[in-house]
Amino acid sequence: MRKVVIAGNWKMYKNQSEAKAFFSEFPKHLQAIADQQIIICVPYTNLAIVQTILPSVACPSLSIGAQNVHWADSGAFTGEISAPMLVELGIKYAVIGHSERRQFFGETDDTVNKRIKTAQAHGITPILCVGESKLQRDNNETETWIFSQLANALVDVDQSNLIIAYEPIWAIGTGDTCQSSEANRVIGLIRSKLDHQNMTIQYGGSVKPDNIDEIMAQPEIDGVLVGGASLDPAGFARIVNYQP
Ligand SMILES: O=C[C@H](O)COP(=O)(O)O
Repeated sequence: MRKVVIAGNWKMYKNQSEAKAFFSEFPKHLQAIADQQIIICVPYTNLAIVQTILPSVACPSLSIGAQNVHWADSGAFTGEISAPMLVELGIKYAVIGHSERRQFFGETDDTVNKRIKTAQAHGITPILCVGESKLQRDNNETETWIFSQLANALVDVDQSNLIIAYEPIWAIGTGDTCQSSEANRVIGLIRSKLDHQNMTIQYGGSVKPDNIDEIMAQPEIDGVLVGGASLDPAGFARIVNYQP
């Protein structure tokens, strides 16, 4: 049985007061949650405060996640955050290998692999992001590229404690959603490369309240990783409340 996971990634948006306002508003828009897990990956400065208010947020299936985790437990790594620091706060999920980390901060398949293994060793479930650029898609390199990202990222990784997000880079923040049937096809191909067939595989890239129902109706898609549309409490609640 594959678990449905609806995740938000706030990226570098919302200070503490904005985060508190979001979590005060968000539950008001939720309908009865079936069995979907909800995760919101907030900026580091919000992790502690949001964990503190979480028990008062009327949404038991909601967890808070981080947007990265370093492979060392501590050390001279300016600007990074360690797994033990996240564990101390009770964080159970972390995005790893987002295309913005790969594009702007030199993240490689090797560092992604190291971060995944360390997160897992500390009981944190990684949300591994993979996806092709527009140029790679136009050159018919989508499958080759994603298979290569997967093969490198998954070396010695426990596939029973992992979520994968397929995020075509050209669809991120552009409003140019990948056709849901195409996302379904690529996610099916990703699944064919996995040892663990019940892994949750999400789609990410311009997911909105008005396209979530069609996306979640696809048989291979087990959830979504939402950027911009996760910043609005009513809009993100509509995504959580998808109607397949
Ligand atoms: O992590 C989320 C993805 O980058 C998608 O972002 P977006 O929903 O703003 O396109």
